Amino acid sequence: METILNIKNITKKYGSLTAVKNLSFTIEKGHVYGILGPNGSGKSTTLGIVLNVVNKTEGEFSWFNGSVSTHEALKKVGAIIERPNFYPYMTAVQNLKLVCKIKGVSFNKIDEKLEIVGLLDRKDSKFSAFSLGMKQRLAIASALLNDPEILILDEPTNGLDPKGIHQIREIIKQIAVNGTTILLASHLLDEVEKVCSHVVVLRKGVKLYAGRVDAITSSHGFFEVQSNDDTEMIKLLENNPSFGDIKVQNNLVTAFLKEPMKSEDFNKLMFENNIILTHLVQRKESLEEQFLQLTDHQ
Ligand SMILES: Nc1ncnc2c1ncn2[C@@H]1O[C@H](COP(=O)(O)OP(=O)(O)OP(=O)(O)O)[C@@H](O)[C@H]1O
Repeated sequence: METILNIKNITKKYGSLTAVKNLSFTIEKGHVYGILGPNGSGKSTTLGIVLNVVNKTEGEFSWFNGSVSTHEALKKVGAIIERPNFYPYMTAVQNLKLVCKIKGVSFNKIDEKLEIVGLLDRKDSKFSAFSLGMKQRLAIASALLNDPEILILDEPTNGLDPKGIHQIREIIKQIAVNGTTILLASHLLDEVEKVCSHVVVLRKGVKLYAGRVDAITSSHGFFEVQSNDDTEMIKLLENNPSFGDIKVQNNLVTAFLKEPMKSEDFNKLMFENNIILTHLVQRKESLEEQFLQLTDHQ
């Protein structure tokens, strides 16, 4: 597996505020990564640090296994971390020609990239005539001009209408299918679930989870139970390797599963141990519930 970016124990302090705390994660080639967290959780700061526009306070990061300097590495990175900003009185193609000159890229890349973002037929329209979604798509075309190894996007669908959001997400997925690694920051769980294969969940600058998105969605769920002898039941559950956390709230016991189990097998297990259930509900948490639990209760 080829490593694109390695972040190790990064901390960023703004005065007394710690925006990012001891953050580590690795980005491997070919995946779509989401940094997910509520507003102010340190997503933009993290992106700013690896793009050399924000100075880290502590820690290390290296691009492409440290084989090149950060300055050289960033030539292989396409990034949109601000609202798209082009010359309003110039057309899409004129704006991209300017970017080509700055990046030292041939003009013949322009049509190819406009095609990817669905703006080829609008290449001669002025930027000022574009909707916000089209402006964002032009920004993506611009970031792709130098065929980057990785595309970095900060809240790529912010402020867009549902159609615009859908278009951007489809474009991101298509870019990923064609082999470009993606790192995007989002406060929208739904966005990360739809677009990303991997996620780093942040809260107040602290990493709560890093891993595959489907590893969270494939959680085995939990049982909500009551019985004629809850004390004995809890003891039994705590000593059974199929269960993780056991929580008791309002006389309701919640037993989280570490592996799949059917409710009838659960019932049988209890009965064989002389526990009679008075209430049994099996539930599977949605990713949203798990995300809220992660971000609210830690
Ligand atoms: N230049 C700055 N000076 C002081 N504090 C800052 C600065 N930039 C960010 N912060 C603070 O650092 C914390 C993390 O901000 P950051 O913008 O990285 O979060 P975020 O997850 O990207 O949120 P948002 O989506 O709202 O931008 C916040 O508390 C923010 O107020």
